[in-house]
Amino acid sequence: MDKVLPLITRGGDRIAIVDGLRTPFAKQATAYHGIPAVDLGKMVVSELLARSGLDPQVIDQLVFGQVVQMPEAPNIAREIVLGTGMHVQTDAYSVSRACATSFQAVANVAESIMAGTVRVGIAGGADSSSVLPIGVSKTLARTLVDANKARTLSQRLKLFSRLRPRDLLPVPPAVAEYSTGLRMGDTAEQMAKSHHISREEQDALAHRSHQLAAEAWKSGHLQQQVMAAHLPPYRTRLEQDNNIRQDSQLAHYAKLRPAFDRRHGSVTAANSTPLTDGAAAVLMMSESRAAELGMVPLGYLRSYAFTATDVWEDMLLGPAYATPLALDRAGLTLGELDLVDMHEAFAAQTLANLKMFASAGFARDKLHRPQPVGEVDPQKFNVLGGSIAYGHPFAATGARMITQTLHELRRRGGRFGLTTACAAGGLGAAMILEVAS
Ligand SMILES: CC(=O)SCCNC(=O)CCNC(=O)[C@H](O)C(C)(C)COP(=O)(O)OP(=O)(O)OC[C@H]1O[C@@H](n2cnc3c(N)ncnc32)[C@H](O)[C@@H]1OP(=O)(O)O
Repeated sequence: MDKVLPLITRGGDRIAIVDGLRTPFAKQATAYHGIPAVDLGKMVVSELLARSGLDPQVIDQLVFGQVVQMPEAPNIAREIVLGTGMHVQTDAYSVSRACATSFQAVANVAESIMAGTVRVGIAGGADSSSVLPIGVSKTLARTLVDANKARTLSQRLKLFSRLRPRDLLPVPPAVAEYSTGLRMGDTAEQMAKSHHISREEQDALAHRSHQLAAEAWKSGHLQQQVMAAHLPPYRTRLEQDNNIRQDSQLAHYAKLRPAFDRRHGSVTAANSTPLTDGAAAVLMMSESRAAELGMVPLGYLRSYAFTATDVWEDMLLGPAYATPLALDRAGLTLGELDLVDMHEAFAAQTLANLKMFASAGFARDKLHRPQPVGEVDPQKFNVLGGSIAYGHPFAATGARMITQTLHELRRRGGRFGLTTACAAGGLGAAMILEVAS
């Protein structure tokens, strides 16, 4: 077991998460069609700041991420500082850890607070699957560079004459692993097959996710943590996530054809997270700075862990690898947690991770530990649904989960919660949160 290292500043302060906010999440090419991620990020950070009532000058740093980056705004964090009411001197940099990007942003701000270089920071992420950097083929890109260097018109014409019609086709970014070429859905299929997860089990988890998320909205549990987004030309507002099915019916799931392995597969549009647009952010500070500013924290960051696994097999098992590390560092066991929130990239991936949490063989062979993490109590698991229902704007998901878990711990009177996600590249993230005591 790793030594328990409390996440505290040199002065002994805990790392407080004072507030969190997100935009409603919207399916690709729906409410936020045409709105770039940077604008979604500005929207959420402006509103978070306004709600905090803080003088923007007290924000020392903003760390933000965007997985599908726009070449014209490579440092989304700084664009957000410059495009909101923040002070021009606020430090800002961008991070990328695929689907765990805002977990990383939170870890970075926490580390700066612990080092004493920052007292108040904002961490978060935004992604748009509707405004994408559509590229050109490698041949066309090379020709354009060469044409730029050519000295005469005839040299240019000669270069362009070599192009074939297919070289002119636009190339959208792929939701696939760079090093293997496998789509995320291909990995979910592989995990469904090797972990013996049936189509029925996947559909049941997805249906549960939609039911619980719909119920969470109906019961008013999310309103406080989700702002209403004003949509250009600013006559309409989006107030709730638009992917959640209010009328989810299990019988409909069985009718869908597999989306990735079309002949033998079980991963469908309904049991996968959809491509989504949205942004989320959290406001963080040291415990004593929060007291100084008269802020009451939602909770504290107790521990975190990042780790990684293979990209060819079981690439989305990050939670099964990262969670035991985060638990050790928190000095806790699974049984002591009041809530477990796991990113649902796909139902197959989520169920495979839950199986591995409980597997003695996985603990022995892969984690080299005598005991498995344990069986997750369904009463504590993704109690408000997960990414299959809410959607997954890659860089925003971590901040959504952290904020949601802290609010839910407080509502239920719980103390400790786990948030955990898999990410491309075989990465895994886990964070243990603690509600004020
Ligand atoms: C670490 C990580 O997070 S990795 C994950 C990263 N993210 C991804 O890889 C994204 C994965 N998802 C995808 O690529 C896409 O959502 C896909 C390919 C699975 C599906 O895309 P699309 O086919 O465009 O989905 P679409 O929303 O149109 O749904 C297809 C059909 O399923 C139906 N459907 C979707 N969800 C449900 C549901 N819950 N219940 C019933 N029907 C449903 C839709 O109504 C639609 O029906 P229609 O064709 O009759 O209109």
